[in-house]
Amino acid sequence: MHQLLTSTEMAKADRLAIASGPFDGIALMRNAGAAVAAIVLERYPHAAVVHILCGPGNNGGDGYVVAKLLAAAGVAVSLWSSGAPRNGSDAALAAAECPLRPKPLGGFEPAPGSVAIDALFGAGLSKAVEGDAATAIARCAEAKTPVIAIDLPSGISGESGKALGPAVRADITVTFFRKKPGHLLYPGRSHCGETIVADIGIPEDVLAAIRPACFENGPALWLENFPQPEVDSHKYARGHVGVFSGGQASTGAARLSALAAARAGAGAVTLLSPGNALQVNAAHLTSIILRKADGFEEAAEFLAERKPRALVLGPGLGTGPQIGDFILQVIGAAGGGVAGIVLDADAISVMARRTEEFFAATRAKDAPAVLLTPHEGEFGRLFPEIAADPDLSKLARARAAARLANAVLIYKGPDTVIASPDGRAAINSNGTPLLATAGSGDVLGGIAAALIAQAMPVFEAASAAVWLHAEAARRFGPGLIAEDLPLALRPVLAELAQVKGR
Ligand SMILES: NC(=O)C1=CN([C@@H]2O[C@H](COP(=O)(O)OP(=O)(O)OC[C@H]3O[C@@H](n4cnc5c(N)ncnc54)[C@H](OP(=O)(O)O)[C@@H]3O)[C@@H](O)[C@H]2O)[C@@H](O)CC1
Ligand SMILES: Nc1ncnc2c1ncn2[C@@H]1O[C@H](COP(=O)(O)OP(=O)(O)O)[C@@H](O)[C@H]1O
Ligand SMILES: [K+]
Repeated sequence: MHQLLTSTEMAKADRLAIASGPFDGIALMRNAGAAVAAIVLERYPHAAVVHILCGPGNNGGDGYVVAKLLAAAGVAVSLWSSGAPRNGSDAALAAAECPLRPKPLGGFEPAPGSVAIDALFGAGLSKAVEGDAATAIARCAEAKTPVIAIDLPSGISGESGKALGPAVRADITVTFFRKKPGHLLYPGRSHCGETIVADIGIPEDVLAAIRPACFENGPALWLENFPQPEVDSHKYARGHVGVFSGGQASTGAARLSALAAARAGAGAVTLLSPGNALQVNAAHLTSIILRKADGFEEAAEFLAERKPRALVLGPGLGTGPQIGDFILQVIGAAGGGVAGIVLDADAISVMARRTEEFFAATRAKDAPAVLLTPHEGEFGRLFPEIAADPDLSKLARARAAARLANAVLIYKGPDTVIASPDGRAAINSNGTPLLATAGSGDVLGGIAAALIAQAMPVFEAASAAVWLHAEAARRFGPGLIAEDLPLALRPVLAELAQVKGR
């Protein structure tokens, strides 16, 4: 159920289902309407009146089916339409099968105690909602009428989650077969309320032909690749991570990454510290290995001797010009042995001033895989043109940036998007604002590095890290600070190990 479908992919799913039978278009629509009607009866059994607002397309068609079924169940139904469905459409068939006559939408006023079904626009939304439909949306909001949206809250793009003008705020959204990106991307997500995916008889095997490339992030996406220590493991076999510390006044961020990497299962973690910060790092570390690395030569010695599988560069690293040279040199030297480099925070800001050299390094034939973890501000610095394009959704921005940089991207925020240069993307949905606390991003980078070091492919490692990080925060609850996160991973990891062991 974790695949997310674009409107084109959903239309293909409908077509393939119709071709393989037994349901034709109107039968799928009857199934869709029946699923919505069942949810209305279950959730709002005492509604005084159920208003059903139908648009001109097939979303409206679903509404006519709901009207017929609820009326037959004895519910007081009030049917409203913004325009007759196109002749010959499934919606026209559904309207013809409905015994109720719709009233013009302009007269709609929700009565107290009523519930509204939003069947105005779904996958076919093509412009901002105006006129009677916009007024109806505003009246529901003013009267605080509970709304069940069919497929999507009208006004929200299923593709981007953007509001194209006024948009319904639903309590429940019932969509069909699979969710769409707009159910997970903000602001769409906050307009959906609870999203329920209903089965309308589309067979699962249509997905093999559609090959979706976008997913809701969760264990179904990466559990298969999730590491499990082997019986004969030793600490270096479990994956060695190297984390570069900043100077003596900014060492905490790298230590957070290092500790998170250790908790996330890296068998060994080395903190590489400038000489002037060795004392302060030593005072705070126990199980983490500490090693002096002043400049590139000492870093290169570490790479050659200790053969780490993953590196973290950026948290607290500083933004001076020599830092940029250092990062480029490490990327240049890491190919071959290092499976992946996580570039976060200062590393992203520094590389934003040298994008040409940076992208040349990440695109080089023998470059290690790179994972970039920008928040909104860092994304804007490194990818200013992509960030400034008003037509792109967060999903499209993440994909474009991943392609441009030839890197996996964790584009952070309440709706974090993970994107791979091969076009795959995942949208995270278990985030919590508890994560908006200083240093939580440093922890995320460490978790991702640990999973890469344990041989997870970078896209899967990045996705798993984002999910684990958020899950740990949710379970820990209020009062969370970044220091708590590494230990808070424990119950989540234990549960995953159990599921995987089954
Ligand atoms: N068998 C099936 O096909 C099944 C379909 N299903 C259902 O169908 C839904 C998709 O149906 P759909 O493609 O007809 O699109 P829909 O969202 O109803 O709108 C299109 C119409 O609205 C118009 N329009 C758009 N925006 C507008 C605006 N702002 N203001 C004014 N007008 C606007 C647009 O006009 P146009 O863009 O052509 O000018 C067009 O006339 C899907 O969400 C699901 O609920 C399920 O039952 C499963 C089986
Ligand atoms: N409102 C929010 N809802 C969910 N996650 C959030 C929210 N705000 C921030 N986060 C998450 O918290 C982390 C913050 O990372 P970052 O901004 O790099 O912080 P820092 O630099 O302090 O470590 C990211 O994983 C981000 O996705
Ligand atoms: K709708």
